[in-house]
Amino acid sequence: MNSTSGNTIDFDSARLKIKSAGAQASKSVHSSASPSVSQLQQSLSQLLQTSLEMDRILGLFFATLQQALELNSLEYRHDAKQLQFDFGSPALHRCSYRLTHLGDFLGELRFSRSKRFSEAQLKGLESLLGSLLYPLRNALLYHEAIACALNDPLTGCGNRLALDQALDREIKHAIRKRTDLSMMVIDIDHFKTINDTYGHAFGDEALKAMVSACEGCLRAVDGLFRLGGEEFVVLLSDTSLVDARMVAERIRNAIAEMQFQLDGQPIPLTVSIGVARRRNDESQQALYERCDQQMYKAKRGGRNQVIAEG
Ligand SMILES: Nc1nc2c(ncn2[C@@H]2O[C@H](COP(=O)(O)OP(=O)(O)OP(=O)(O)O)[C@@H](O)[C@H]2O)c(=O)[nH]1
Repeated sequence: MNSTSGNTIDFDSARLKIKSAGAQASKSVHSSASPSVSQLQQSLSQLLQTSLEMDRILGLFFATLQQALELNSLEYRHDAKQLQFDFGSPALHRCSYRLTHLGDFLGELRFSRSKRFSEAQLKGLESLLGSLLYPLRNALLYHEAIACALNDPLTGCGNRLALDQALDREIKHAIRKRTDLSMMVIDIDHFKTINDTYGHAFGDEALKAMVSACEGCLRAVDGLFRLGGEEFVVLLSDTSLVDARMVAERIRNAIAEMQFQLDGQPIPLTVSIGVARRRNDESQQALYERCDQQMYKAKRGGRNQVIAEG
């Protein structure tokens, strides 16, 4: 066996084959002390029913396979869904499987170990992959449903529900760790005029461009949420008012400088931003309202500006 091998498993056409391979490989795939493939299949069928979370399902699958195959690592990739989970540390000998079911791509799994995989071990592994099929497919569907429920379909950023959840989590974190939590409310200036002048579709493009300009100014841990229309919220954990104001200025500037064009014509796009740092015992709603008030002050002050309040 080479140090790397790749396979495609179409679960639908392979199901019968896998069943019979499972029967043949039902003896131990490792040593007489290890559980047999059918014992592992049995425990997997119970274990993998206990969660719909991708990382939990794959973690349980990896831990179970480790009992029999001395695996060093498992990597899962689904590039189109931007999913990636890694368990253990990669070793020299690898094998990988592209999993499909009824034409749907379910992701790619890469296993590694420091010893070569024997043919019997690969057969056993392939049998056990059959136990992953439905749990993995269900976890992917669950992941998609959650993503739809929490994301704004136009811009891809979190929606109001996602903001509520993140804010709840961040406030608890700030209280526990005694750290600052700052918030920004961002509103595009004269967006109605942009829509009325250039059309709704162009307005949509402006929203998407504005989101990517914002994302370019934020850390991966910062949350950007669309509350509806042209209003957005940014949550900055562990961030003082001074630092939050600096980030807000960076965003304001990035959007004002953005080369946004229609038919080669530059279209000016600016935002007004309100910033606030959470006060002791301040509720989610009170923090948001105070931040929103700062944003309205920025509008009244002439737009394309940042107003911050501690
Ligand atoms: N293209 C597009 N427009 C939207 C969307 N959601 C809301 N809008 C429009 O956003 C505009 C918001 O306008 P207003 O609330 O009057 O605010 P504004 O024109 O930005 O004025 P100021 O906020 O005072 O600077 C309205 O014309 C809405 O129709 C959307 O998803 N796409």
